[in-house]
Amino acid sequence: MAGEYRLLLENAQQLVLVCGRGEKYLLQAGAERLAVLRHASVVVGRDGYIKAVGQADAIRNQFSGASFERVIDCSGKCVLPGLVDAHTHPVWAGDRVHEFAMKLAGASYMEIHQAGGGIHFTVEHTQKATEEELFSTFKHRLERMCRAGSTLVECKSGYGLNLETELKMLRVIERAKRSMDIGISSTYCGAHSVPKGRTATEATDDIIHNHLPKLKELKLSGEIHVNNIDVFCEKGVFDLDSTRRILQAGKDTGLQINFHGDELHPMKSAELGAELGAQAISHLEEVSDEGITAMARAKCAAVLLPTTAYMLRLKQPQARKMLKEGVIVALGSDFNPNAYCSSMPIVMHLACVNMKMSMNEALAAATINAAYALGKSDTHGSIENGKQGDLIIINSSRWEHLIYQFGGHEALIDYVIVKGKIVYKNERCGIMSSY
Ligand SMILES: N=CN[C@@H](CCC(=O)O)C(=O)O
Ligand SMILES: [Zn+2]
Repeated sequence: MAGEYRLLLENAQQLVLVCGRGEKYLLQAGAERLAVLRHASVVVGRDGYIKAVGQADAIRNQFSGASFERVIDCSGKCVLPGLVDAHTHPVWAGDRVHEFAMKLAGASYMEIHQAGGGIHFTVEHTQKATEEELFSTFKHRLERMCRAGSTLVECKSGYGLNLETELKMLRVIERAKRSMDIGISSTYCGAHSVPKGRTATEATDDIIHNHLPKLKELKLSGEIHVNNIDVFCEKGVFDLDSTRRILQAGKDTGLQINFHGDELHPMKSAELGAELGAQAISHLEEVSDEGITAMARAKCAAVLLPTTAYMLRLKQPQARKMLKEGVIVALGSDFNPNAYCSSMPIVMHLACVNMKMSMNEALAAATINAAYALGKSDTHGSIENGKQGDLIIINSSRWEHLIYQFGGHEALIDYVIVKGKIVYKNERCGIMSSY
């Protein structure tokens, strides 16, 4: 085949497609049969989309007359889809290392929150920060995620709470969406906490009558385009009724529902999300049996966050039960000032060890299912013809090393590629990272 292409990754020892038949998500049985080709190649076109996937010999013949901007010999290495991080809070000022010490000494997450720390502490600092300061730290965090293999990341607002600061955060996210290679799905999370001096009902009314109409206006003018709406549905934060009102209003404005539920107390968030047609619900440490059944039936993804349960010493989400009952299980890093982890390989490792997921299930959860949780599995989350050319190359002949080598991703990941373009190259491979 003649023609000009952007990239050829040639002769990978393992080319981990994840799935190869246009699946939108993988349930337990599908994840266990993860699609992997041996001695295989992948071609990305100049538009950034995958043009061919197959055995190295067949691709070599098929593209014998073609030219490529870049060819990478992947002999002895593995190629995987770029990882998808389905839950992060990456825009903020003011870290909370002092609170980590308090938690280690026995204070609970909610004790710190109710004493005015936690999210409130970060809100105070984020309100004072300039847009430029927020963008600069956010950019570095995204680069760090990218170096750990993430090519599509969900990014929330939620440390503003007032309209002015929520919009400041969303503008910062929008700027990264437009100027950086990494993919971003943005989430309005103005209901992350009840602002000091207000009741939850007052905050709910403000969101519905002021924040959401403003987001709609900014979308129409092309200034900010938000994808998802989130609420922290939790005892002492937003109760089920306020959560329902906010999520329904968000859905009516065209946003996908993707919210925090059943984390510290059983709230019946899963049941509510299934009823409202939520695309995903995160946390779910305290989900009920009925909630699990309802999520499976509604095809509402469970975004499990192993770093949070680990950090806060919570009970682990019941990943095994969810998988058995037919829930679409996805993973997220939950990167935030409470759980400072930006590495999906570490998240997969924790999911395997603490939540008893298999490595195949963890990879499906961090690729195709995480993409589904963001409504993007048509274009992301697997290596298939027509999908975006988001790929990682690891310096190992078996892909499982990415999970097995706990915290070893910096040494393992050779390249991170978005739309066929190299966005990170390990110094070990010859030149400095392009970031
Ligand atoms: N639980 C609510 N939100 C975040 C934590 C945010 C924070 O503590 O700053 C979470 O998902 O873990
Ligand atoms: Zn969160």
